Amino acid sequence: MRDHTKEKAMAGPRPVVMSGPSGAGKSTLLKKLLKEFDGVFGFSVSHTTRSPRPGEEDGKDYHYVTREVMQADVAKGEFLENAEFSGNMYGTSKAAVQAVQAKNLICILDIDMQGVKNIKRTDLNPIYVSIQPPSMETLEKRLRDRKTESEESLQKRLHAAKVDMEISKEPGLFDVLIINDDLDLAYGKLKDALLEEIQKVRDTNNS
Ligand SMILES: Nc1nc2c(ncn2[C@@H]2O[C@H](COP(=O)(O)OP(=O)(O)O)[C@@H](O)[C@H]2O)c(=O)[nH]1
Ligand SMILES: Nc1ncnc2c1ncn2[C@@H]1O[C@H](COP(=O)(O)OP(=O)(O)O)[C@@H](O)[C@H]1O
Repeated sequence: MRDHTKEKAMAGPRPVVMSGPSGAGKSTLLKKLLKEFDGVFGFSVSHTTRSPRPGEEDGKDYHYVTREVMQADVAKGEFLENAEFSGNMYGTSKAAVQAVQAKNLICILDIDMQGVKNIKRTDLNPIYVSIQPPSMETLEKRLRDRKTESEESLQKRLHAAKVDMEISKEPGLFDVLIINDDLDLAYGKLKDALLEEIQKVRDTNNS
């Protein structure tokens, strides 16, 4: 029998899933990575029903859609995975991942814990990275200082964070666990974890 998992994995670089509680620093870390390694990584732009925050761009940070549109597209089978988080729908479309992989880039997915569990059932075969805050107190402070959430949204995120931090301890769920205390140290650890894949892309794209 042919080994399709291997075939897929050999088709291009392995994607990277970044997960962890809201406020742990996923966006901050992945934006640094995309900036430093331009032409190596590409971001999988998710769909969401939440409103854009100031500074966020449609088609860059997310595709902002209504629940009706998103539900219809999910029903049509256009999504690799989707989840409900803090009262909104989020999902990775197949097209979002294909757009990055078509350029032979390492596709980065920023997804929640439900997304991680659902991606495990696909043949994407990514490297799973968990970004965790040093403590609940630090997480709450960072989320408050970010000033993007209402009190209600903040409380929902803190509740989801507690659940996320518990589930993250499950052995084998993640390949890499990074505690984002000092940003530069955390970023260094992330780069170390991805160095082999980065080198592969550079070798392939330069040859
Ligand atoms: N399952 C899934 N989760 C997603 C997706 N896009 C974003 N998320 C997650 O949804 C959560 C909320 O994201 P967001 O509203 O941007 O808030 P933030 O994490 O506080 O910056 C985070 O845990 C994201 O990782 C997606 O396509 N699928
Ligand atoms: N190591 C760090 N030290 C201090 N503040 C941080 C650190 N990492 C991220 N932050 C800040 O914490 C907030 C949450 O980070 P963000 O990247 O938005 O998290 P996430 O994408 O996981 O929700 C942001 O305001 C960000 O600037």
